Amino acid sequence: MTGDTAKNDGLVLAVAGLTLWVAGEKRIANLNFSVNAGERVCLLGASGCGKSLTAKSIIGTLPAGVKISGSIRVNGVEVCGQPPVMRSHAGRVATVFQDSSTALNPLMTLGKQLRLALPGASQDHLAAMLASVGLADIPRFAARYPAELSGGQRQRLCIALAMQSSSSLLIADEPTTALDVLTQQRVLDVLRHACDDQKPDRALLFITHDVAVAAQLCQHALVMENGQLVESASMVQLLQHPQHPYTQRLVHAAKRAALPCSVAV
Ligand SMILES: Nc1ncnc2c1ncn2[C@@H]1O[C@H](COP(=O)(O)OP(=O)(O)OP(=O)(O)O)[C@@H](O)[C@H]1O
Repeated sequence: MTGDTAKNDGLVLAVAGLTLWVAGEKRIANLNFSVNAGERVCLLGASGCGKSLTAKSIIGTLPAGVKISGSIRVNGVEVCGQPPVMRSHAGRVATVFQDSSTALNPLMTLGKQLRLALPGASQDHLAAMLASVGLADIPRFAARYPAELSGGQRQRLCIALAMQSSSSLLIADEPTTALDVLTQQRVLDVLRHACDDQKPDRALLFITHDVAVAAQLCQHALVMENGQLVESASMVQLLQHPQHPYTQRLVHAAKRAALPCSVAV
């Protein structure tokens, strides 16, 4: 099998039998799931259930000492246990993380960082790229440092940069968690636009503990509990007929939290 030309039948991501041990303890047990081209899928679960370890396995950024087994195919290319630099182009993944401040160099102006990230890009290209995430007025932004942007503006800039990757898989790990609800909404709109309009065959794996946020963006849901996949369903099915007891609790709690009819006094 020659990597880039491997047959993938429209599957952008196929995870099979993924198992991880951290410091000798099994943290992820036999995960199996796949994501099709153009699909937006969320990976849901409580804190500590193994969402980020799963994401890092796919991206190739697991910490040293983690033992991994199973198969991870990105665009048909086997990448299990491989850091990004060892992967062929097709096996690489575009990423957006929760903490946008650490994704950017705090000591360099944004203009300089954009020129470094996209050498040779014209002013028009940069302007269009920033406009696509609602950041107009390039001269004003270019002169600023990351700390001089709001969290939402920084996150939208990170998404714009991730969108410059030609990768057909985008993993967004809790990208809206630190944001207020209106800014969350804007970031979700930008992610939807990045997948549906900018590159319709791009697949999204959206990692979150928040069912309500996931329901606004994703068509399919994977639910994890204690390192295991306990449910895989369309988002509609999950919200209307959750099957696993953990999913039922999760959906019930999200429904109760959404604008209660009575207010606690
Ligand atoms: N580098 C590490 N060393 C030791 N244990 C780790 C390490 N990384 C993760 N773990 C453990 O593995 C389990 C899964 O962690 P993971 O970060 O994947 O959870 P998560 O579902 O992403 O949680 P959160 O939503 O809080 O980010 C947790 O029990 C965590 O403590």
